Amino acid sequence: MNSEIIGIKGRQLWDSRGRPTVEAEVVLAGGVIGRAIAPAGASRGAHEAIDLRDGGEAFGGMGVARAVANIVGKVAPALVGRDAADQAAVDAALVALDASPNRGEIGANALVAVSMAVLHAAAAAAGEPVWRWLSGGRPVRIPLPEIQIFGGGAHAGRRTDVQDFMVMAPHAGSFRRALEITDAVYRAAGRLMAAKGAIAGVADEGGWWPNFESNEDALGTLTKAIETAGFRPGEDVFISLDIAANELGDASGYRLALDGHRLSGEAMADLVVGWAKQYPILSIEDPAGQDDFAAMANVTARIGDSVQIIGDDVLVTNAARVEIAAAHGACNAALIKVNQVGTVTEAKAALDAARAKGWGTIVSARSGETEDVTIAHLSVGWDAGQLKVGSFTRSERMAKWNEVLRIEEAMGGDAVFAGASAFAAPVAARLMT
Ligand SMILES: O=C(O)[C@@H](CO)OP(=O)(O)O
Ligand SMILES: [Mg+2]
Repeated sequence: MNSEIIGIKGRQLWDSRGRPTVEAEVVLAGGVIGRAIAPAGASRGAHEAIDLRDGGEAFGGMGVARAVANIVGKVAPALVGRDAADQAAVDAALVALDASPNRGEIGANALVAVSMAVLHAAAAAAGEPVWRWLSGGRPVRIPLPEIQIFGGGAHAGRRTDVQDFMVMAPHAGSFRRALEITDAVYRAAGRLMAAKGAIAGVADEGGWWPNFESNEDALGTLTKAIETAGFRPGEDVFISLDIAANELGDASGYRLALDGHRLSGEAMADLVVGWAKQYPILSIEDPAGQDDFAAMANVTARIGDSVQIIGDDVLVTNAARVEIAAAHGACNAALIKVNQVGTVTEAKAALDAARAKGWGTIVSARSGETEDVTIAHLSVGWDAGQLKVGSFTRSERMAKWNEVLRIEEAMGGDAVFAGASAFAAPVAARLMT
């Protein structure tokens, strides 16, 4: 069998924040090699799988060396002899290795690197690009990108409360055009910042460093940047926010450092709904904390028929939490990050659960990334409809955007840009009118 796993290696590499991370390399009997690198988040939900990582964040700094040792000492013996083409069986074997509730024994970074490396190896053995291998020949769409213009929150020393100020161009018609539009908005935003003497470099994902007086100042500047780039805010180009409210508090209260406010869950929901009414906002991620289903549901009930409400920290790419959130009416879209759960198969299960609810699905990078482009292929091959990678101007981000451009080119005339179809039905309907 060509796709039989005959060896697995692990090694320590470095991510875009200059922090250690894990690479796995899977060798198959037919001679092909699959390789993948684990990303790492900064704003993380408490229900996420845990990385073994240096820097004291988890397990007292025992770190990446232990994750690498686990790949060699525990994962390789369990997977050698298995068929890489059977991703579900490989991932089940990986999951069986770690009895801890949060994957902290083997380490989510070790698991995700191996799981994705197996995927790459299987596709290579089949002689197919990963996206096509995943699609199994079914028609898939090129995702609508959401791209960061200002980076705040945990990615910019908490300079703004809101973490990601992004834009989306659902009517762009192609991925290539969506990037051109976003580039123009990014440059225009930079010029506006420069004009008011507020340029101070970029944040972790490449968005401009957010030198703003208030969250509203940032929202107003972004709206103006869309306009000065020559587009109609709320028609051609929309704002997408990741509030990452988990970093601001929980159901017992939210503290907005920038605005000096302390807000209840209800007041937090009022604030976000107010923004959605005042600014050309199409999508809002994590408007409330990871367990504040009441505030999430409050926002979704009031504006979810016209605005995408994404669960990230609240769902943590976990199919069971998608069910809980859906029972609360907490959101109408799910962010999908493989390393939040550990394996490719489990991430796909979360995506399928969200899709079964009629939700939108967004494959997402982490704030700590590398040259690994697996998520570009997942977003296309799973027909997710949307892709979130961060900004322009940093190569760990551009690597993903550029990979989707290659895929779009390879599809030629068959390429279908997801555009408005990427959203839950009521939100898509808003865009069609
Ligand atoms: O919150 C998020 O969606 C991501 C990407 O912006 O950030 P992090 O990887 O730090 O969790
Ligand atoms: Mg998020």
